[in-house]
Amino acid sequence: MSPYESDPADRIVAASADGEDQAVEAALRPKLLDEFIGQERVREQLSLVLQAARQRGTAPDHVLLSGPPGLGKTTLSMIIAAELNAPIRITSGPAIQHAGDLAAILSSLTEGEVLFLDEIHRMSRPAEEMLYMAMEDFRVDVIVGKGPGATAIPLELPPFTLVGATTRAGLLPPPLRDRFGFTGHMEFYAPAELQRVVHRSADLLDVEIDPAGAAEIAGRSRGTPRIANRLLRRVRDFAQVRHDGVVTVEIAARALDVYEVDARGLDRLDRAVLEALLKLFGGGPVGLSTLAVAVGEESETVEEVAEPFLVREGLLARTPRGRIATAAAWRHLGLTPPPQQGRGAVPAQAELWGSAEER
Ligand SMILES: Nc1ncnc2c1ncn2[C@@H]1O[C@H](COP(=O)(O)OP(=O)(O)OP(=O)(O)O)[C@@H](O)[C@H]1O
Repeated sequence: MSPYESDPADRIVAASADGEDQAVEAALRPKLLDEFIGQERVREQLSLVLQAARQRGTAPDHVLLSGPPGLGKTTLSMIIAAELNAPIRITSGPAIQHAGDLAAILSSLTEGEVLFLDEIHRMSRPAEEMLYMAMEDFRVDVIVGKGPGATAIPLELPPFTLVGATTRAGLLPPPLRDRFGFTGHMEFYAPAELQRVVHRSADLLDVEIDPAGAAEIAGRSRGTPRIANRLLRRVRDFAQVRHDGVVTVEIAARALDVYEVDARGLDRLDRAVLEALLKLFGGGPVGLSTLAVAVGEESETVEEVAEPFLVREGLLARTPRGRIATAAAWRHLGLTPPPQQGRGAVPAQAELWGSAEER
């Protein structure tokens, strides 16, 4: 049976936000740059951009934030506005399907306002072209009428700062990318940084937690603050219902075992994929569609939901001949690799076996 009868986005380790996340995230967001944990390079670069703009008394250059979901792009955009003491307007690429939608937003901006455009790569082409001119000249042409009688009415805009966020920087057309004065690339967080995120959120949620408990949650959070905050909330439930509410390392580990998030942050789907690859196909190589059938999932779910993290963790590799498991994958599931495969019967795999190190 499929380990995921429901939407994979509902996984406890999903990096995108679910309804509950959205409700509590506002309370957990750092408000100023100094409170923002990790991302040292982006933080320092951004701090210079903002400080210089403040000194000059002008709106800073447009900012592009790129990186996987849940790493703090929305949070940073709000921090930019707070640091500039400016209001912020929040919208997203998919919400702007027509140039008119964008014109309406742009024409109502006030001087110095921050416009946060999430998923900017998903904006429609006509809106994108309107944005070019707005970003560069603070001007848009509003088209009135249709066909040969249509006229363009130029509209001056107040200086504003666009903060664009994207999980797919490579999909942005170069003319759009070039109009950003600063691009911040967000990286996955180190376990020690996530541990600080967990401590900070525990304080705000009034949860008593010890350092080892926070480290346990951090280690299972896949480098992502949103997941760390979500796991903390589930651990808090467990600590409260089954114990005295205090989160220790044992409580955190037991709670996350209940939610089937293992010591390395793999969930049921990730493990089902690895187990099939190891136990049914001897570690591969095996084609994606065969692997997907074996776990009772769509190929897309395996490829887009489970594989990116398994590849990032060095547990699985995609090769032209199919998916193969690394030595770390066998170790992670507590299995012994079949000797004939580890000794060079499959050259690509043999190389990987030599290089893959468990963290
Ligand atoms: N550096 C950080 N320090 C503390 N908390 C953080 C940090 N980064 C993110 N968070 C927390 O993680 C959660 C998710 O962050 P945010 O919504 O900003 O991510 P995102 O990158 O915009 O995600 P998406 O792309 O899905 O919109 C928020 O609750 C936020 O408070």
